[in-house]
Amino acid sequence: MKEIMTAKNVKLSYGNFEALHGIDLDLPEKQLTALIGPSGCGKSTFLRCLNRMNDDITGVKISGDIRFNGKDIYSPKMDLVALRKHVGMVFQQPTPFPFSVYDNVAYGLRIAGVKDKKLIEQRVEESLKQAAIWDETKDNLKRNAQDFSGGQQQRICIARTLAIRPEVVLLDEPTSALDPISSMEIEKTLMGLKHKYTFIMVTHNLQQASRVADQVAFLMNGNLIETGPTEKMFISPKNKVTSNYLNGRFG
Ligand SMILES: Nc1ncnc2c1ncn2[C@@H]1O[C@H](COP(=O)(O)OP(=O)(O)OP(=O)(O)O)[C@@H](O)[C@H]1O
Repeated sequence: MKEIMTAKNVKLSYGNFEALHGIDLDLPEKQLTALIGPSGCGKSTFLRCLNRMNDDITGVKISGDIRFNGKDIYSPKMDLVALRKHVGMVFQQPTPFPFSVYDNVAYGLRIAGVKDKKLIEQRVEESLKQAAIWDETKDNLKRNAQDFSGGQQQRICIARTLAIRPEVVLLDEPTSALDPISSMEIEKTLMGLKHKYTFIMVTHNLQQASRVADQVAFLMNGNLIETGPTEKMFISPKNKVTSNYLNGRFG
């Protein structure tokens, strides 16, 4: 199994507060890794390190080594626009832009300078299909994306991320703002896409992690306590703390 991203001894401080104390984690290609752990343990902070989304926060200090396809993403030579093209992101709140579904999904391609209308059209259709939102939008491509339901908006956002064909997609609690049916739709979508993309997903929902993840990483107080294949983590974790957390003894 090939690792598409690797993190070694990743530390991050917000001012004087160290939020990550040295995380080592390998992220296998074309698998879904779930980051779980109690509130405030550093899941989102770590996720955002993977496409350098923390860089602009005042007073932030990051050290350690994070590689994407073997390349040090914190190297001064790293092109951030290119990195974020390969390592895309979907947020907790659906965030479609206030324009049409078509223009939302075409957005990244146009920014990247793609002018070929036919190619854009094809890619928009393909991405909406991949994100399992084509049937609900194909007759409404000109409709404002913000006029759809929350779950539909989130799938439009996933399509927008997929349109630029990232290799890795970071998902920060992508279903926590959605109702259970919409959440299941998103889960189904991710399951269907796992063989094509690498997903790294922060989730508070342990059942969701057990349903969709191939690998689970458990963090607590800024440390990675344990990582392993999902079934093993849920059935026979090595660490007592992991077992206590997964069995709801604290949270
Ligand atoms: N911009 C920031 N400035 C200062 N401290 C921050 C900032 N963002 C996060 N923190 C702190 O860093 C720690 C880790 O936060 P983070 O959001 O990564 O945790 P999390 O595990 O994702 O939490 P949750 O599950 O509640 O979203 C917390 O103590 C949080 O208060």
